[in-house]
Amino acid sequence: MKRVDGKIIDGREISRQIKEEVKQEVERLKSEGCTPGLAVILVGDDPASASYVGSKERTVQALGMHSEVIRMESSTSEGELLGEISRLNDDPAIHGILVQLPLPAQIDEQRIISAITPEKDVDGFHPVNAGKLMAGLDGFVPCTPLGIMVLLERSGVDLKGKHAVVVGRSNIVGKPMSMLLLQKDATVTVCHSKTADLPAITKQADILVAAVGREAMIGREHVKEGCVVIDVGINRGEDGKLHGDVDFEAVLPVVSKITPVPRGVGPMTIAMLMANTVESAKKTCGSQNN
Ligand SMILES: Nc1nc(=O)c2c([nH]1)NC[C@@H]1CN(c3ccc(C(=O)N[C@@H](CCC(=O)O)C(=O)O)cc3)C=[N+]21
Repeated sequence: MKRVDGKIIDGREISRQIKEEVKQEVERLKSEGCTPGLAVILVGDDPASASYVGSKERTVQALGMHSEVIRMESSTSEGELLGEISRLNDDPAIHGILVQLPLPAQIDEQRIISAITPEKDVDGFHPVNAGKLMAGLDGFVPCTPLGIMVLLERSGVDLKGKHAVVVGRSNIVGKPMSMLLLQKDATVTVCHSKTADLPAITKQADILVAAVGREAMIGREHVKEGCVVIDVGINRGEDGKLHGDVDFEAVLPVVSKITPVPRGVGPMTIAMLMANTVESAKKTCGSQNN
């Protein structure tokens, strides 16, 4: 049991550390008259989205930051949402703006993301921030891949010269993840739904990041002995429980480290959102009188 325990990367514990560090920063900033503020916009009443937004709101408050949650009806027009974003872009008390995804079908996600000022885009989804990441310039990095980098670092995983395989090519996880791994001198392969012979490639991985969105997609046949497995999946099973993209029990005996679901990557996403919001506040508070 002990040996198995040592393999599990405790995302909840590492997220607690990050949040504690962020809290100290918030206290310091507040003593200088600057309260970091995060605005979260939720359109519609999807229960999973509502629950994530609730947990973001509680975390913001627990860290002593200013929280604004805007709940809009599922029939909200693109224009109405753009109006709300424009107001928040101009609000000096708000340093981060997050529009909870996915959005209802009548709203163009890319247009909404592009309307958020890049300086307040703490999700790191704006094309300017995506471009900065690719160019190696300072900007906001998407919270999930950023949280994974912190998990790897704090678990003592060295990436230099290692083969990292990312399964999934989304703008939110797969693509930014591959850039961050590349920055740390890993050799990076990105796989996706059209990849031929997935197991042949994932079996070469020293570090395997699974971000496909399909329960237990990654099994014993996909991993080599000693691999570090990062499970980004958040699939709600028929049992009502959260399941990862990895068949945890099947790969556990062969991996050297693995993140569980829940209590792996998920809590880190929220912690990094807080960290990004405080970074944003640090940059702008001095130049504004709020
Ligand atoms: N603009 C935007 N930014 C996001 O960052 C964003 C989003 N939209 N849409 C939805 C996804 C999903 N997401 C999660 C955050 C935390 C957990 C998390 O804390 N999960 C817990 C369990 C939570 C539970 O039990 O439901 C865990 O894995 O231990 C999960 C998922 C952020 N997202």
